[in-house]
Amino acid sequence: MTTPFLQAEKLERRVGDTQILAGIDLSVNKGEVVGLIGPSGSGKSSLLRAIAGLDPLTGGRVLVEGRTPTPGDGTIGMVFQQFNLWPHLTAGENVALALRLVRKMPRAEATERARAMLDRVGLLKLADRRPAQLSGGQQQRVAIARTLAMEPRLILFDEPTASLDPELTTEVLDVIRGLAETGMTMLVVSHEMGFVASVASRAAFLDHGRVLVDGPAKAVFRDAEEPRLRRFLSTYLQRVAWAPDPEPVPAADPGPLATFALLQQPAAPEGSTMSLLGLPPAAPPGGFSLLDSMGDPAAPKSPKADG
Ligand SMILES: Nc1ncnc2c1ncn2[C@@H]1O[C@H](COP(=O)(O)OP(=O)(O)OP(=O)(O)O)[C@@H](O)[C@H]1O
Repeated sequence: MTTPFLQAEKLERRVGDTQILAGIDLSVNKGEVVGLIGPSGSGKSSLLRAIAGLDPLTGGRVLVEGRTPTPGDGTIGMVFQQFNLWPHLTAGENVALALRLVRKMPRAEATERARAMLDRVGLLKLADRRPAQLSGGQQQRVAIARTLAMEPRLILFDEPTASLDPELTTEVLDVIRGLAETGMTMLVVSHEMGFVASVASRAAFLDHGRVLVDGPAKAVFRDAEEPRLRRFLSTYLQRVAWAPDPEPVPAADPGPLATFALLQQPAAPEGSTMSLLGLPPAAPPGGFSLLDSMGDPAAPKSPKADG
């Protein structure tokens, strides 16, 4: 039997009396895209953060190709809900500075590679714009380009479109869809069930820090036999019931097949405005670890432009 690309074994995380992860096992093969779904507070973000090494575990271990990844070694990239772009730098400079800081890449090489990465997410023409001159979807694509520039072998997406208006969600999901087609191994926490159903090869449903259902994505949505999953999907369908739909949307349990059909509907808009990857906003004196700093909302946001 071949070793899975990613093995999360019996992951436990407890903070005080709160059991955040209650013994999660997850194996992911190379090239798989696994959608993580579940109610708010079920542990989806915590699972990603644990895999990335951002949060300490109180039990279990994470192996990538049989080895414990070292935070900051570039094996794992993460894209967060907030984009955390450096506001005074252009899109190109955001990607290039990351390469210079993390990879110690010479300026010319970093600039060239940044342009190639922006091209990959369809933003080469906007390379000279600053974040404020970009839409939220474009900013998130810059953030994805910045993650891709590090050449991660596994990318974790934590609700990458949750901060975007629905019309901007598609362009970000299309980039992720494109990455899936290139064979990138990815874990995607998303409330976009239609996206998960269509792009993820597998879906795992979390509840109270446990994986209750794990299987081929379409089967998970189509069958939805597990009662909590069924309840979760039913609630989701009620939330999207506002969406333009020639068919009436059942408010209660719609049955498995109807559930799957309705999951093709777009999700309702969510609250805030930003989403992102997590590079460190600044290089602290004495160097830094990429993963240690990723997504730290308390981190300073105004590094000096690279000079
Ligand atoms: N550092 C922490 N200390 C205490 N409790 C925490 C901590 N981090 C997370 N939790 C709790 O752990 C649970 C899981 O949180 P997590 O953010 O992983 O859920 P989630 O499934 O990603 O939710 P959402 O969909 O709302 O983002 C929640 O009850 C949360 O309040």
